[in-house]
Amino acid sequence: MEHENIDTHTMADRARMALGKRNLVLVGLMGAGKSAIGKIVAADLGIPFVDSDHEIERVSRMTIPELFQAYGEPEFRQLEKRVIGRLLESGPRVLSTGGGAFVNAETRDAIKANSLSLWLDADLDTLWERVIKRDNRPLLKTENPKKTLEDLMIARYPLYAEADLRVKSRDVKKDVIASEVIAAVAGTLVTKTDEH
Ligand SMILES: Nc1ncnc2c1ncn2[C@@H]1O[C@H](COP(=O)(O)OP(=O)(O)OP(=O)(O)O)[C@@H](O)[C@H]1O
Ligand SMILES: O=C(O)C1=C[C@@H](O)[C@@H](O)[C@H](O)C1
Ligand SMILES: [Mg+2]
Repeated sequence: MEHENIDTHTMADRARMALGKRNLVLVGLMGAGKSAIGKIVAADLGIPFVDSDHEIERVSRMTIPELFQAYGEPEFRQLEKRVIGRLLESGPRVLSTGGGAFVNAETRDAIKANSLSLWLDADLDTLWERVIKRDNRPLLKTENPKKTLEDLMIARYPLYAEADLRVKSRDVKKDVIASEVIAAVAGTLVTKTDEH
């Protein structure tokens, strides 16, 4: 791949070793880049990529806005919990979650039990610039969506902070963020010398 060099190969090897059979689970707010970055990270690591929002849409044969409209958020969270529970059964993979998944206590516990979780954190203006480009996020269909996004940020950040790792998602090339994610995962590798 064009963006790979010797360094990222070495880092990717270490990251794969650090993961073992575990999944790398990306969490964070809408627009943080979980789907976009997760896909690049999986390709760089040579492991499968899966996105829980896409998987929910595939199994239900409905879009996320349709699911929210027809069944409401609580039902959506139950479906999300079941889908993520199933996706966590095998690994290693990169799993990009929907923005609210890690906020649900049961889903969060399932992720914590057997995965490496990483919070893609971004500031409000970055998130806002990204989410206004598409009309596919039902929770932002309010009178003041930027304020809603800010409220979600305040409410959710303490929970996202429970993730094992954190990488700042900002306005630089996606490959740069993907490399930082891989470096963060590689950094968790415990070597024999470290154990002494
Ligand atoms: N580093 C970046 N630079 C520029 N654009 C980016 C970057 N990261 C993500 N984006 C873009 O921001 C938009 C939102 O990203 P993405 O869909 O991956 O977010 P998400 O975290 O998966 O959100 P959701 O929780 O709604 O699924 C996409 O158009 C994506 O291409
Ligand atoms: O932040 C959220 O709660 C959501 C984020 C999206 O990924 C979707 O899962 C859905 O729009 C809900
Ligand atoms: Mg996504």
